Amino acid sequence: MQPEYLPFPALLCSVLSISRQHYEVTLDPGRALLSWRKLRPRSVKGRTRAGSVTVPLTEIVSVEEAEIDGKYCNSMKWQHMCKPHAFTVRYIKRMKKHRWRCGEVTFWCSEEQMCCHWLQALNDALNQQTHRPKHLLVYINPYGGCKKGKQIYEKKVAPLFSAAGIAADVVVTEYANHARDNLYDVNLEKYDGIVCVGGDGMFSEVLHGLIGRVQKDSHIDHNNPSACLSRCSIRIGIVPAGSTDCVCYATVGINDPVTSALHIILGDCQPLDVCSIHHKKNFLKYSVSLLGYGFYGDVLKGSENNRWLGPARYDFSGFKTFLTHHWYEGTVSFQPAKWVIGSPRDNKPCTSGCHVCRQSSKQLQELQKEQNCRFEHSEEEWTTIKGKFMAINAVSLSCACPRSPKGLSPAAHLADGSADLILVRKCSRLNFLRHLIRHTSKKDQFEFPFVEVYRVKNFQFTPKHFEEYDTESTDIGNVSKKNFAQICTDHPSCVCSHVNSSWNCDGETLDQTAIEMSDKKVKRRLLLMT
Ligand SMILES: CCCCCCCCCCCCC/C=C/[C@@H](O)[C@H](CO)NC(=O)CCCCCCCCCCCCCCC
Ligand SMILES: Nc1ncnc2c1ncn2[C@@H]1O[C@H](COP(=O)(O)OP(=O)(O)OP(=O)(O)O)[C@@H](O)[C@H]1O
Ligand SMILES: [Ca+2]
Repeated sequence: MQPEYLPFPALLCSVLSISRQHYEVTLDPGRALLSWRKLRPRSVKGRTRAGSVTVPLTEIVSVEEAEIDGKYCNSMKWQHMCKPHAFTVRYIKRMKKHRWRCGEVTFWCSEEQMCCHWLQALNDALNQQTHRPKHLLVYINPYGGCKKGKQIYEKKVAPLFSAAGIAADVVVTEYANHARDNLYDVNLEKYDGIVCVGGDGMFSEVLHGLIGRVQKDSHIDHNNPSACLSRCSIRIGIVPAGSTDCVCYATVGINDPVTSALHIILGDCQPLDVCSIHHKKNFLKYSVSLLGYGFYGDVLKGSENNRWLGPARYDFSGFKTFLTHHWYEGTVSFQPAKWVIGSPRDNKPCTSGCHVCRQSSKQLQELQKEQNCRFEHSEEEWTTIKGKFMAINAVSLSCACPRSPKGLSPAAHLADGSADLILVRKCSRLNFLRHLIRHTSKKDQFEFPFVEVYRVKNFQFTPKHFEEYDTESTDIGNVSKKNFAQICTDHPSCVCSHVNSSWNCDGETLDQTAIEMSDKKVKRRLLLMT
């Protein structure tokens, strides 16, 4: 007999039961969908088809044979059956505000052969999701945020990873920069991705470890500001357990551990801009979220010794910093990012699969190909602005976070190769407060005469007190000026602008104030931005 032609893979449709109700369950590989809908008993005609669920195959977390506990079988009417057959499907349930939950449903089959057929078909569909991680390296920071990193991982994330068949090697960090140092020695080929359970600082540590390791492996000196960093292929996932968690919040749309864990399981991926910061040819740090001088620098500095307050340390320090109301003099110069399509005030936030990012990074690559990486320091127009500033913030992404759901620059793009430079000039306390409060509302925080914002590819900053003398030369005059500056900050009664603030780089304080930032490269990460 001729084998019957079946469009491979065949569409599968059976009547299975979920908690004693009959459902028509359909697996449609062509449209990559699994759906099930309740079968009304004949008597009830024309009722709306309530209770029908459709799940894309890409959002199925796991499929496995349901273990049947003895008592359940005895209670069921399966007694006359030899052994009941059921399989459990876990899938993504989308809740409000980008929150995801893991839904679970168990289908009961009338005979074993059908159960095996379904398991086979669904597992085949899962095995086609090749971009899903199978082996992860997990760094847990027990110290950040509310110091709940370990519980968050063990209670909320590990069960999901094991359900999805992901093997995880877990490292609980014992000291600061443990994760970064560990990444220089670990064998990266073993892993499909690295997960950091912590806040932005933890992500920054893993980022530095990874980029540093990859540059070392490809013999690139990251001290050279115009060096083209080689691309990292491995992805980083974040399980939010910090105080601000702005990288996670700005990419996923919420800082919820289960949502992030589910994104990691599905292997979602989102490229990300990384900026490098140098001081006179010496590499200082990479930044992915906020590089802030003035207000945010002082907020961070004031918060470091109140870590025992947890996330509230920032509000406490923010309040004090706001009252002291310092402003800082200096010179900012930058090169606008010509290739980008959007602008910081176009009210087009970056969304998943953002075409602005794709288009801009394509144009950036063309530009780089033309001038093979020399373009970063071509002498074309630099804009220079001297002045007195409350805050100088360079953000590579929106910096959306629970404190400010839109972020510092709501339309900043995650992977467009540019950063948004926000200059807040000296203003009154009331005006500065109004500007701050706009961060928590839907209103435009740039709508002030003392606020300017530019989309740049790099920028430099030199504080005023550095301009008059070169820190290198040591003749006596400078020493006295430096001491004068020191005296100046010691006497709060003095009226001049306070000497210098410090740079807040992704939540870590930089020890240099004269810096040069350039938007370096696009990196890959595990998380999809929804
Ligand atoms: C009155 C309400 C004013 C609300 C103002 C809300 C502005 C919030 C802006 C959030 C910006 C977050 C940028 C994220 C940077 C991260 O890479 C970094 C590492 O995690 N986090 C911080 O540096 C931590 C930075 C945290 C900054 C918190 C600032 C809190 C300001 C509070 C000012 C209160 C003034 C009240 C006066 C009556
Ligand atoms: N075991 C540890 N002991 C002490 N410090 C650690 C340890 N592990 C990591 N750290 C350091 O703690 C710092 C803060 O961690 P993290 O950023 O995760 O929390 P957070 O600062 O509260 O969150 P956020 O950065 O989102 O505000 C990081 O810079 C990291 O280098
Ligand atoms: Ca950017």
